[in-house]
Amino acid sequence: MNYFVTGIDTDSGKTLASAILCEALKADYWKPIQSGYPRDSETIESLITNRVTVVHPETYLLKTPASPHASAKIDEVEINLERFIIPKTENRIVIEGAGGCLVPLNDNTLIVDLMAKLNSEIILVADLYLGSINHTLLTIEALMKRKLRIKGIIFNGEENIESQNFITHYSKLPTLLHIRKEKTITPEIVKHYAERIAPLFYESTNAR
Ligand SMILES: Nc1ncnc2c1ncn2[C@@H]1O[C@H](COP(=O)(O)OP(=O)(O)OP(=O)(O)O)[C@@H](O)[C@H]1O
Ligand SMILES: C[C@H](N)[C@H](N)CCCCCC(=O)O
Ligand SMILES: [Mg+2]
Repeated sequence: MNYFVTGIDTDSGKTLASAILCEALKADYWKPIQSGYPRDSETIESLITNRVTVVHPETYLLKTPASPHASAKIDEVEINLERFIIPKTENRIVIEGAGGCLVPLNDNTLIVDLMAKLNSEIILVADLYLGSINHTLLTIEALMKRKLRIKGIIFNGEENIESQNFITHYSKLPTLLHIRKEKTITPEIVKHYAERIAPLFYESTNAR
């Protein structure tokens, strides 16, 4: 089973959560569309310490830090859903989206269409700012409307019990992890959270 990491917005902590998942599962990593630098793939390489994870090349590496559809226009390329082929590997892959799930890739295609094509289980990263209940529930509705399988939520940031409780109660989705606001993000921090989340995947690890 591959996992597609999406977020309730850009900068929600998808790359950090992906690093934790790669470390926990010793899974490969793939960022199909990167718009702007630094590349999330490089961040992942700097945060993981296991020797198994392979970081696969981006399908589209766009120069401008903007919505992929706009960034592609600047580079004079058109993003084509047909071109996204899951990298060949025996390992599981953690796939990271770009921005939130309704971010456009071209005039007619959204990130969520890529999720559907890649047939992976979705992991939703929800940071806990004021306004995030609404953004999280809207994201879950958009995923459910398309009948995508959601494994659960990774909360990120300062604890907000009322928000977390309402989101999990209303969506009936499990919490996979809560990443606290950290002073710095280091490989040790990633390892710490990887140890916490790994047991939730033991069953699927053994099934592999
Ligand atoms: N819990 C946290 N504690 C401290 N810093 C954090 C935390 N979560 C994320 N950050 C920082 O916030 C920034 C945005 O996080 P991240 O790059 O993971 O977001 P993203 O969802 O992957 O964004 P994008 O849409 O660009 O891929 C990064 O600099 C990251 O190190
Ligand atoms: C450049 C940024 N860090 C992300 N990779 C792309 C974010 C796209 C957001 C588009 C939007 O929702 O308005
Ligand atoms: Mg990222």
